[in-house]
Amino acid sequence: MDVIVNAAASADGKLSSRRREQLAISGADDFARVDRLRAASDAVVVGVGTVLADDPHLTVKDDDLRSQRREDDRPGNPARVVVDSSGRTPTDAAILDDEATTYVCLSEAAPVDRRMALADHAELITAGEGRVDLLRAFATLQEEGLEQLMVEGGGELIFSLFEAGLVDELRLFVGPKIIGGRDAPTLADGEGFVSEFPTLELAAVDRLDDGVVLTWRVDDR
Ligand SMILES: NC(=O)C1=CN([C@@H]2O[C@H](COP(=O)(O)OP(=O)(O)OC[C@H]3O[C@@H](n4cnc5c(N)ncnc54)[C@H](O)[C@@H]3O)[C@@H](O)[C@H]2O)C=CC1
Ligand SMILES: Nc1nc(O)c(N)c(N[C@@H]2O[C@H](COP(=O)(O)O)[C@@H](O)[C@H]2O)n1
Repeated sequence: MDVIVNAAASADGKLSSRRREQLAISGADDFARVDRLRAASDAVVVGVGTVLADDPHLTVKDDDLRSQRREDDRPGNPARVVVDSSGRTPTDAAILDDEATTYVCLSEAAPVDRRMALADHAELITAGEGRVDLLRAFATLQEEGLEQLMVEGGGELIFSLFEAGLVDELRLFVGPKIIGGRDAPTLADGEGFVSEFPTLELAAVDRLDDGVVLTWRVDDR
């Protein structure tokens, strides 16, 4: 399995403002790059915080890219995955529409009524007691044939994936905005590391729109 984290951050490292609304940090060329990365992936993964904040669709937007996938005997859109311990994904969320298969990864703490509501719209995976056990959940996704995973965020999930040693590559668009705010989400939130910080090897620097795309490989992967 290969896990690529992709995100867009302001020059000061924020994924959004303190209001947690979806912001256009990158421009048209970066959205096209993200679309190509989605098209090259078996699944696109987000945390439920991103679903609640952005109501993302996570589909491939370019018709030609979807057609090319079908010619390659793949579904037009990659699968979508929500990491959602207690089943908070709303049943009318865009991510649960019919455009692609959606997996919701729950913990054992997810209430039965939420499980029943989500089971009508998604494939359910249960891993972990109070919180989703990412190692187990990702192993199940791999058993489902999903090998190339793209993670779009947000900061809580990205931190946990680095903590679990599950990230192979980070692609970060850094854009020309200062968002600021101690409560605004950053690329990696969670508790933070105090030692044994994951280290990265710079693989590429590409100028795009009014920013740069930094590609880092994660050491020891
Ligand atoms: N600029 C960008 O590229 C992107 C920005 N965003 C922004 O990020 C913000 C949402 O990020 P967050 O609030 O950090 O939420 P998140 O999307 O990282 O979801 C975190 C939630 O996932 C659940 N979860 C279950 N098991 C977990 C585990 N093992 N580790 C971590 N989380 C687990 C928990 O309920 C947790 O609160 C929004 O403001 C959104 O707009 C989101 C994606 C991309
Ligand atoms: N690449 C990128 N640049 C930005 O400026 C962004 N705000 C994001 N956000 C991500 O895109 C998702 C929305 O996807 P759909 O258009 O609904 O398919 C959003 O939830 C973030 O994951 N990405």
